[in-house]
Amino acid sequence: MTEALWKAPTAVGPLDARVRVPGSKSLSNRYLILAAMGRRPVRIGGLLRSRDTDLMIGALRELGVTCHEGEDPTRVMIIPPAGGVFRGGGTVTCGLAGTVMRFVPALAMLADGPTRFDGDLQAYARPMAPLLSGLEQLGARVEYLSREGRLPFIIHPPQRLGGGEVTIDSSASSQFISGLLLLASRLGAPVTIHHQGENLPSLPHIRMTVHDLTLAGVRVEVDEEAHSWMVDGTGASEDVDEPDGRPDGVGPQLPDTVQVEPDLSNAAPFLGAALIASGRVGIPDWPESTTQPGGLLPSYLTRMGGEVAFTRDDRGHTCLTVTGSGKVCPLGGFDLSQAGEIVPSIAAILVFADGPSRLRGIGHLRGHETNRLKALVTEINRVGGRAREMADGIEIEPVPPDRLHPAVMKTYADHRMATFAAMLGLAIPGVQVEDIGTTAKTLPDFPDMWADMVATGD
Ligand SMILES: O=C(O)C1=C[C@@H](OP(=O)(O)O)[C@@H](O)[C@H](O)C1
Ligand SMILES: C=C(OP(=O)(O)O)C(=O)O
Repeated sequence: MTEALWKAPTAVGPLDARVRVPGSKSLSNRYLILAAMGRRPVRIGGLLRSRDTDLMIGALRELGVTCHEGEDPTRVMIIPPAGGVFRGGGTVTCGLAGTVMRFVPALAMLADGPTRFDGDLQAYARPMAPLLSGLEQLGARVEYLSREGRLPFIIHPPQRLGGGEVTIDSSASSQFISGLLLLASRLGAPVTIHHQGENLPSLPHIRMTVHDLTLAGVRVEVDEEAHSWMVDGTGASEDVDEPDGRPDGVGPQLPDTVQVEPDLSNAAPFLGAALIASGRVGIPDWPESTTQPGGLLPSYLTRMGGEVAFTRDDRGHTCLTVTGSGKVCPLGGFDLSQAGEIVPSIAAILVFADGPSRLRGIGHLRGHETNRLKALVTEINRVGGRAREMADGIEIEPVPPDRLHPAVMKTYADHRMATFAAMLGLAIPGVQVEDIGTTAKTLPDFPDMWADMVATGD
């Protein structure tokens, strides 16, 4: 069945919206994994419910973890399997979720039998080899069912788990380091993970993993300059008295209740809308401090001409409001390696800038949900903009506004290409978008949330 095209709403006047965004995908899926690796049940509040988090919950259940869901789907209770041993013999369905395909193998290493990993056809193109090499260095055997280094595959866990040194090239995704860090916290001895390679993208996401492990009592010594992380999960859960057959104190233990922050990367299209359409957009519950790369948005949006204000509501919570004048400043040469996942939103804003921008340090976006550099260039040129691929990024040049014209925009099964297209539609009347439903990967309510925001400009 082909889904109807979605007519992107055009802003007819300055916006004046407040948009509440649901929980962070990255934090939700880290808390789910860490809760499953602990000894005691953990309640998670503010959990994102979307395709990627549902796939994670499905993966945990497949591996023998109990996930209790109540009336409010954003609150779940995770109960680890008895003895900390996961149930092997099943298949984990990864969809197109990087966090599932790169983090759940950690649990498969702690299972009582082999686990098969499969996913969407498009997921077969996403890089996996460095993570799997890391698991092999820790004693696993990986059986490839199609192409070497790609999904689908079977992980045969080692007979005996131990610590040691692991060296991988994590240039293609920070998630390889994060996946190994998560696993290392459950091994009975310290593990040092080294990155050896040209680039290390998305450092904030690696810091997020370290932060969450620390929250779970795990000791991590980081040397970012040397690209090495020492993880010691022994003694992490010492205060937990449930004996479960594991050596005392080994493994992460999150607090009994954790709360997920709003997804700041999913706030990006809405905040960017204030720059494209003019007017103001506020995001309530903006965290005071965060490990999310979206924490960099206020400074990026200011550089692009937005006015940024933090205000407090009567509950003492912070709201971030961005106001745009209709004029967008270019970024010039700009390194976005720290925040690759917000590149599509930044690129959409820059289509309307009055000068050129060269976004660098993002070659790894070729291995995201789709080849995002190619997709962004194709779609910008499709509506009459001017963009080209560079070795490690894209260049976007200004065009007179009357050169921009409507088109049917493709989304490549990529949620962020869909929100990117919606952003262009704010200022290019007549844009239509294929498969807007792909936003369900991380933001199932996107079409309604977007329409409500644009309606404030009527
Ligand atoms: O660890 C995470 O939660 C993520 C890390 C980043 O991956 P890459 O380093 O592959 O870009 C990011 O783009 C992705 O959306 C989420
Ligand atoms: C790259 C992304 O996702 P994933 O977690 O699937 O890698 C993203 O959400 O932009």
